[in-house]
Amino acid sequence: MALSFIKRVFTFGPPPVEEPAPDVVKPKDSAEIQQELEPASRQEDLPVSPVDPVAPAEIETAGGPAADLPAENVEPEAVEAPPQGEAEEEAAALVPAAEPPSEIEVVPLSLLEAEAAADEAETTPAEATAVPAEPVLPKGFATAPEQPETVAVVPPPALNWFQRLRAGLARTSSQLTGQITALFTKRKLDEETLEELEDLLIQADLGVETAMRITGALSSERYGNDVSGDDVSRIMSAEITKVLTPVAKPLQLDLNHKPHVILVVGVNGTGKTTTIGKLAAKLSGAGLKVMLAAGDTFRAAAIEQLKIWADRTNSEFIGTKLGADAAGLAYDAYEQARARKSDVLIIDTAGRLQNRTELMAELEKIVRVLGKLDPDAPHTVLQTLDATTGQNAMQQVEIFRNVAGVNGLIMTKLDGTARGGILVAIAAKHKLPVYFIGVGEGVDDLEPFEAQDFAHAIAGLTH
Ligand SMILES: Nc1nc2c(ncn2[C@@H]2O[C@H](COP(=O)(O)OP(=O)(O)OP(=O)(O)O)[C@@H](O)[C@H]2O)c(=O)[nH]1
Repeated sequence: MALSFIKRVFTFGPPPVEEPAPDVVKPKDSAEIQQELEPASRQEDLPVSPVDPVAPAEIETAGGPAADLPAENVEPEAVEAPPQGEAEEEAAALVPAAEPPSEIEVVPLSLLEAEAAADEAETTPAEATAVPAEPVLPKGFATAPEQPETVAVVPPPALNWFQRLRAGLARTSSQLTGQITALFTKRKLDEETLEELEDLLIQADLGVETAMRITGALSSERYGNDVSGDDVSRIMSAEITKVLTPVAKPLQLDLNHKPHVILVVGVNGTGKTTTIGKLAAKLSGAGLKVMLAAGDTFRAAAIEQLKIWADRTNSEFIGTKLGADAAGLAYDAYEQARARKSDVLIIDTAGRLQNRTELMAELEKIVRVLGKLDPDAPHTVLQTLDATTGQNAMQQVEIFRNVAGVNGLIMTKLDGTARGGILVAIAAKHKLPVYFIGVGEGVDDLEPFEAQDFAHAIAGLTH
């Protein structure tokens, strides 16, 4: 039974907002400020425990005369409730007003303390005055709380995957839609504008076949009439969707023949190892038993990188010594995966340029060796394509397909400055399934490929 495998990853809730440490005094709200400014006679029943995090900071941190005097000595002052508003505004409202207070006035606490100190100086001999009067701070200043307030840093909301796809394809779409708009301002659709549009579409790496589809559809719908840039974007998105829909397929896993072998190939740096980690996370997250094999025996870093991904995704790992034969590693990995009843074996390979014949020969050997163990293996040969490379990806597919029998694609780095148009040309020419797209370096940044989403993003249409 073939198991269609699509697992959409759900982003988790917004990042946790940093709570201020328990002993940090949180910003005051108007009720608390109101309490602080209540006439002294009611000060006694205020929570003044030094450990009470909600105790008004001013009482805990003033350390001025008002704090040291027994409540009855502090002249009660009728004060107006501070104006409503943010904590900052409340704090700002406590700054001493320049003009004499009206009948009811918000009197700055530091002024209260100063007045209390002045009263005390009159009634108490100088030598007994233990605490120096706190200076009255000028406008624009306020007494800093003992504990610096921690301001919760709320990171910007993470972009969802489609927003990252749109951002990644923004260069392609904005260039294309900008040129199209410029081309179609106040012009009727004629042969000349159709040819110019075709050139623009080919320059966007969409390929001749798709460019002609789009101009053909536009011509049959709007020839001889005014055409807007939006008309063209709409028709372009519809035609690109028609090209991509047949290749937007789920990765089929045939779990009757365990292990299902996925060989991952591609040019250096296209995201093979990272994508293997993302796939392993989805598969093991779905309860399947996964083994990762470090077929990139050229680079110690690559072996280590895959080991880390195996650990992170609860997958089993098999590697070999640096420089060992990659085909031999693949053979051992298959034997191990079968013995350990792994559901899926994913084999990483060294990055290689399609023009390196000796490296391409190594890839052929890996495929041959696996075929000796299971005539259908490798069941899936995935090629990673870096969306930032543009036209060269077409040549990569042609060569890797001939050498390793590529039967599925994953386009990575679509969150970067992608030139995603080439995927449309590859789909039109090779009709190879595109299983996933990479939209970031994180373990969850792998999304099932959706034809219309991709077409909308390229055409600059909202989701
Ligand atoms: N922004 C972004 N970066 C990615 C994506 N996929 C992979 N990368 C990054 O691309 C770089 C290369 O990724 P690897 O997984 O090492 O590529 P590789 O094909 O295994 O490279 P070699 O081992 O040199 O062949 C790393 O920094 C990855 O984090 C993606 O979808 N988006």
